[in-house]
Amino acid sequence: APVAEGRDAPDGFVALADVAPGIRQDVRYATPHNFTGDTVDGYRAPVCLLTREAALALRAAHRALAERDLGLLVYDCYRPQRAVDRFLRWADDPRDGGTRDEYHPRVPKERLFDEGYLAARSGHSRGSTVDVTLRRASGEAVDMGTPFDFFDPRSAPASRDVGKGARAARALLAAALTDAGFEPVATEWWHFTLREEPFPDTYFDFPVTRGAVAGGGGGGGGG
Ligand SMILES: C[C@@H](N)C(=O)N[C@H](C)C(=O)O
Ligand SMILES: [Zn+2]
Repeated sequence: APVAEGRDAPDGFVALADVAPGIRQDVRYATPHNFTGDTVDGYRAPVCLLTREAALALRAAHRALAERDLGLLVYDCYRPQRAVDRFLRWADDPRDGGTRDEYHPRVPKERLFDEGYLAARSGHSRGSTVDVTLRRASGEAVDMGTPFDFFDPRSAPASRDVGKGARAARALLAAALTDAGFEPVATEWWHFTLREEPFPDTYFDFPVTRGAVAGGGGGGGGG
């Protein structure tokens, strides 16, 4: 599958904040608050970029959840291939880096790719995959039993090893996203890919910046 180089997003990508300003954004890989312990290559701004189709589908899910006084909070959207390559180097580096307790206490980092928690060719690089959770009207994230990017069997959407409330919240998130056209994965409750994605075979590598998309939008908080 080709990796498309370039400085800017191709036509067809949008800033989620321009399409759905009510969806909150906490783009962790643009900060040190993620499993690598460092800001990740290619994330130059904490903004969510997606294909227009994925952004519109996400907006539909967010609007449907509003009937329950809930909304969405995204943790990751389009991910440049260079960020994925950074994850690969991180997993290959025997040094611990101090994030194991918080993110993968039971699964050693060298197993994270083989066990499906990380992907060498990620749907995120195709621009129609999101890491997302539920949030209350106050903005507070809903308890899903495990945190975002907790690489562990308990993060499987179907895990029986989390409380009843978290299981219900995972089911609600999955139903909202599935109804809007996304597909879940078996390993991570937060990860969804648009079923009819516009770039199914292309892995992009333009950096995440505020100016990457036409119109240049993409403000962080998305209030
Ligand atoms: C790293 C995690 N947030 C994620 O997205 N994992 C999947 C498997 C991926 O890397 O595509
Ligand atoms: Zn993901």
